[in-house]
Amino acid sequence: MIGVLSLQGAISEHANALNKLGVENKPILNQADLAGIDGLIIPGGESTAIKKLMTYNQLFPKIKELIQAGLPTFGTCAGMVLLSQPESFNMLKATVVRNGFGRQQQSFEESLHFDALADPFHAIFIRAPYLTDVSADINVLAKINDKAVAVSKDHVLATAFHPELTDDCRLHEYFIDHFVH
Ligand SMILES: NC(=O)CC[C@H](N)C(=O)O
Repeated sequence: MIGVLSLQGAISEHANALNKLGVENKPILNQADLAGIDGLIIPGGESTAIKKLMTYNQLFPKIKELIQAGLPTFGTCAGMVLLSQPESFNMLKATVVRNGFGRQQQSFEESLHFDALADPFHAIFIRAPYLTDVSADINVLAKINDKAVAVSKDHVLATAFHPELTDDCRLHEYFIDHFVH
């Protein structure tokens, strides 16, 4: 059972991707929803808003504890921001540059190579962050120039782009197969 943090942002699109893969999922809106999940998706949206809502719903400390204790977690865009920020989940030792590629109008799409995928992944970037000064214990899975846009570390996977906005479920599948199971 995968929990999809459902406070703000691209929520239903992640649930759709999981449904397509036949992976059971449920929305996470409060602490009780966290019971029995084997993995968590933190969607893209606006990281400051998501963090405020997590705090308001008394989810923030509980989710932080679960992620730090090993809950497999996939963060996309704002989710990558929250996984990286020292003041948020502090799971990725790197400098996160929010809106690193510019504002909404500078949104772009790019085909990215992943060693784990046979064909490139068509990635949609919307006010996307990137990581730099990435610590040696982080696997950089995809880069644009010297900017890390997909990374993993232990049980955490993060992309600066929105894999849930295309029909391509391969990164969700990768998360389920390599991080959750
Ligand atoms: N599409 C997104 O998730 C954008 C993330 C946003 N720029 C933030 O920092 O929260």
